[in-house]
Amino acid sequence: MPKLNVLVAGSTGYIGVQLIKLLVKHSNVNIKYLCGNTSVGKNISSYEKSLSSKKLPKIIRYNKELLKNIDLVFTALPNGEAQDISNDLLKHNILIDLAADFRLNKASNYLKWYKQKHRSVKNIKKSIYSLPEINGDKLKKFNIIGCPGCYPTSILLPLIPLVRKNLIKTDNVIIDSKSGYSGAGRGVHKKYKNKNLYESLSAYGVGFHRHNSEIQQEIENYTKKKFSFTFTPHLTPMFRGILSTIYLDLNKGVGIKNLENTLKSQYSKNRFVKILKTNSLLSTNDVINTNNCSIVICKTKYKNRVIILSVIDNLIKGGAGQAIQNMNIKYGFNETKGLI
Ligand SMILES: NC(=O)C1=CN([C@@H]2O[C@H](COP(=O)(O)OP(=O)(O)OC[C@H]3O[C@@H](n4cnc5c(N)ncnc54)[C@H](OP(=O)(O)O)[C@@H]3O)[C@@H](O)[C@H]2O)C=CC1
Ligand SMILES: CC(=O)N[C@@H](CCC(=O)OP(=O)(O)O)C(=O)O
Repeated sequence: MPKLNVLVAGSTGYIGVQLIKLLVKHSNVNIKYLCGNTSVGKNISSYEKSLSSKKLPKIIRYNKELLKNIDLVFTALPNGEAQDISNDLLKHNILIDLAADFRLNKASNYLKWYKQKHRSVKNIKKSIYSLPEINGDKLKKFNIIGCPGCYPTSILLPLIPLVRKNLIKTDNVIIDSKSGYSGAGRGVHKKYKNKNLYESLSAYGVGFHRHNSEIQQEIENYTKKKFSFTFTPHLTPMFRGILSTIYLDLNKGVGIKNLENTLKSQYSKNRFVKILKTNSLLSTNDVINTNNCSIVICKTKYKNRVIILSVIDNLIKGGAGQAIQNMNIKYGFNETKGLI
């Protein structure tokens, strides 16, 4: 089978580099072009030493002529940029976006939460938000694939099966998430230079983080009723990983076993989502450098209240790995290819 010719836009970012590190091991992929902005003319090995033994192209600036020679574009760019690229796509091109350009299905929501007018409204309808374990079976028909945000990945994987079965109360869910600082991209040191990044824990985006919009959209897609929740992200003094802690009240007559059985049966055929024994202890360290999401349901002193813990690596399951998982599904490769 001929290899897919791939262009990676945003190749020097934390996500771009992680993507390349995974793609070089994927036997169906030929990395044809690496694109960047301030890095044009450099070698990717100056951003990631471990890639110096690989034969990779020099970093160039994206232009639409490149699309003639490639099958697939990965965009790991600041929000907004993939919209312009989507307007250049040729019939044979597939776009997998790791930013938020094709996550929200209403342009008005994009404007509200991202404070920019969407520049490719016509392509929103032609795109799919793909969380592979939940709706990956639908993505084959689409040429533009929006990958979920890192926090929403850790939150939606445990919650969607439970709301779909009407097992939990959806009027006051509390979600508290902690992320490694790589979540903020290479500019993190400049952005937080007064925050003592390595020695402190900071809450941010309190009440209004932009991932609220994505979580709301996707949960309501499955409940068909209002989902009220409070989401607070935190920046932690570690490089990578996300731990989300979700506080839930159970619907009448529902026990912790119902929740556990529902999650186990939902993910029984999925290699990457692991439902651990009730009350197990969980750490981001358990999933770092993997495409896994590990989930635990914990009892509390109240019979009808549980706490769910969910961990992922933001750069892999929350980013590059999930994008490759979507590529594997789209092209009919084994879903785990290049990821285990
Ligand atoms: N970090 C994470 O955990 C996750 C990030 N994402 C999303 O992925 C995207 C990339 O994130 P991340 O890797 O962290 O970001 P970084 O800031 O680390 O990297 C940004 C990349 O975009 C390139 N770039 C910046 N501006 C432009 C421009 N105007 N035109 C072309 N290229 C440009 C940079 O190139 P150069 O170096 O050449 O200037 C660099 O390669 C973001 O949308 C982010 O929201 C998604 C999931 C998780
Ligand atoms: C720690 C940190 O700053 N995290 C980022 C979220 C990760 C990210 O950049 O974005 P997406 O998952 O939306 O693509 C933030 O809160 O803006």
